[in-house]
Amino acid sequence: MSKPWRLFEDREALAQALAEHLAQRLRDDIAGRGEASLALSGGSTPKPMFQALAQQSLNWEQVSLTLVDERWVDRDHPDSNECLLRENLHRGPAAAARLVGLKTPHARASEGEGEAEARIANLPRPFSAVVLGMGGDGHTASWFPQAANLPRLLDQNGSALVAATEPVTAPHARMTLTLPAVLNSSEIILHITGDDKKAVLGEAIARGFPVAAVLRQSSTPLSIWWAP
Ligand SMILES: O=C1O[C@H](COP(=O)(O)O)[C@@H](O)[C@H](O)[C@H]1O
Repeated sequence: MSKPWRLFEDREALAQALAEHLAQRLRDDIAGRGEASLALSGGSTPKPMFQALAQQSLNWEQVSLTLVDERWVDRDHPDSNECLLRENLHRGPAAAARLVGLKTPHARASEGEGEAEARIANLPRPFSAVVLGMGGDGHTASWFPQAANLPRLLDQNGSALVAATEPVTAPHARMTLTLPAVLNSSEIILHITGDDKKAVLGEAIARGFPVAAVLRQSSTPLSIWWAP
């Protein structure tokens, strides 16, 4: 159950190393199966990594990018994960990648589930990699503690790739990949920074935080990439 850690001196070094690692993963999949796909998290942590990944030289037109989760706001809203990805990764040569968001035109996230499911079902899978973040409350993706449908999101035998959810502890309704969708990847990277998150992760299994769902499983390789 113990997972390997990659420790870095600072966040810049972490961002650069992770971008190079992901780019190589994409190149390998492009060479091996002619296409590659990444599911990426939003929030505040990944911005420098997105900027470093955008600088990587690869055949971006053979790459599909999607989000692990999305806040139910307009695509140009400052809280939109897709907006973060478009502004920091999907630019320059990397703009040739196919960007598949989770936000649909529906007023409610629950109404957009069918369309978002079809979008993810059409992506090359298994994903080349899934990059997860983690909040200070132990959520990852949009699997929030106390969310009414958390058991459904974490049902390893469920058939849904995505689901809408209403966090109790954070703003905005969400659309999120489910646990089975996240596990359908060549690898999972948990990308976190700061001593506070390191401590939260250390307690995750004992305290039953949602992130424990990916720490407990052994079907998909997972590594933890951290800097102070
Ligand atoms: O709300 C979210 O939070 C997590 C963690 O974000 P961070 O700001 O603490 O880095 C993120 O992984 C997720 O994609 C996002 O929607």
